[in-house]
Amino acid sequence: MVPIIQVALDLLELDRSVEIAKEAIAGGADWIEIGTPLIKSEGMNAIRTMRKAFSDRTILADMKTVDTGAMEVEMAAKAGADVVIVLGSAADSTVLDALRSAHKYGVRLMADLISAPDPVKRAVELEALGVDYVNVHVGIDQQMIGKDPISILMEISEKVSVQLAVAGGLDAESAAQAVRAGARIVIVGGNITRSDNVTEAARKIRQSVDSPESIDIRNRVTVDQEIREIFKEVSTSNISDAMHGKGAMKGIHPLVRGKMIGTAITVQSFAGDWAKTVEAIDIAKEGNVIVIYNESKDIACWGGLATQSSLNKRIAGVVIEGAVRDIDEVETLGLPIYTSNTVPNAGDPKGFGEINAEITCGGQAVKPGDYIIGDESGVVVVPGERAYEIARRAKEVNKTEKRIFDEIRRGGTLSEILKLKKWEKL
Ligand SMILES: O=C(CO)[C@H](O)[C@H](O)COP(=O)(O)O
Repeated sequence: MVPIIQVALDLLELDRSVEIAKEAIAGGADWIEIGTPLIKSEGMNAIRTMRKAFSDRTILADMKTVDTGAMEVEMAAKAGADVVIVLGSAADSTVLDALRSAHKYGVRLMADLISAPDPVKRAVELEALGVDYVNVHVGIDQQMIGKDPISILMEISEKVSVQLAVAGGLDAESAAQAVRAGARIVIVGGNITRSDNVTEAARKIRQSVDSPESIDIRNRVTVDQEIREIFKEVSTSNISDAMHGKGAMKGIHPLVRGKMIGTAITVQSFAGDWAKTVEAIDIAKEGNVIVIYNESKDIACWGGLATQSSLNKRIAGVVIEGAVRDIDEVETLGLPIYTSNTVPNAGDPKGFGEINAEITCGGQAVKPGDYIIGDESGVVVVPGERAYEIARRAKEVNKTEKRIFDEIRRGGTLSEILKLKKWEKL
């Protein structure tokens, strides 16, 4: 059986969703899912509009119903949905009444296992209750902390014969894995809808689900490698957005330009005392960023000799709240340096201060091991314990922006596209 590609429209704007659905269909998407955010933003009108725009397509309403199953199925069915999604973790009585309503109004019911405490057990129960499809789904927030649906799908497909859908950050590679693991319906949201070329993105998924054996599955890299790879692709602005505006250093600007990504070695030092700043180079390892707080912005604690030493140790860059000198030299050496000031004069190596204590630099708390990213806009600090999540969220911000850029290029303005007036706080 040819696998079905279901494009999930998780946007807030209906007109953009219609356009994206058209582009996805042109690339080979089969079914159209009206995502929960779109339903919450536009109500049943979203379903009616999609029904009119795509009369020959299967339309799914991701109601994520958790109670009053019959009523919500009836609403979606009357608005034009062919399949209605209920939460798999809803009570059996909700699922059963949703099913009665689905039979009455001639629609199919998909149960979504998102956040189910024991998805394998629940899949078996949902099959026995009589749902038409079970969706093995890892939600967007769970994806951001590293969960993915493929391993759960493998387990479930051995235990049930109900038709399985799968969702959760799927791309061409994981879509192929999903088909190999027994999925009949492959649900893709962000990797199609937020692409700057929706049709091409859908085409890639089409190719991979149609010939899953031909897709190479890459070996997993370490979490640190994955974080660094993502930070390479995104900007400090994307990262700051992913942190809801937090994380940006104040008063720290690029001196020697170049993208910088690394984990922090911290230095607390006193006016012009450059002993600890230079000793930190010996402690640092390849891929570290040395982050220095120096008490004075008028006496340099860093210069050309320290920069050459850092290059020998393959350090990723330096951030200094304080001052740097030997600017002609450090510019030629090319190690990325971000700082608050430049001066010609240096202090002396007295040895006060501390290496690898928690410091404040550019107004941000920095601990050893935090990720430090610098680019033309400045420097952001990402706490080590949230780095994977922030990286993944920054990638989503980046994807969304690329798509919006593309829409602006076609004409229109940012406020028109995002309907800013509609979303102003009342
Ligand atoms: O229902 C959803 C979130 O709750 C999404 O529609 C589903 O996860 C597919 O989107 P993505 O591919 O971006 O994960």
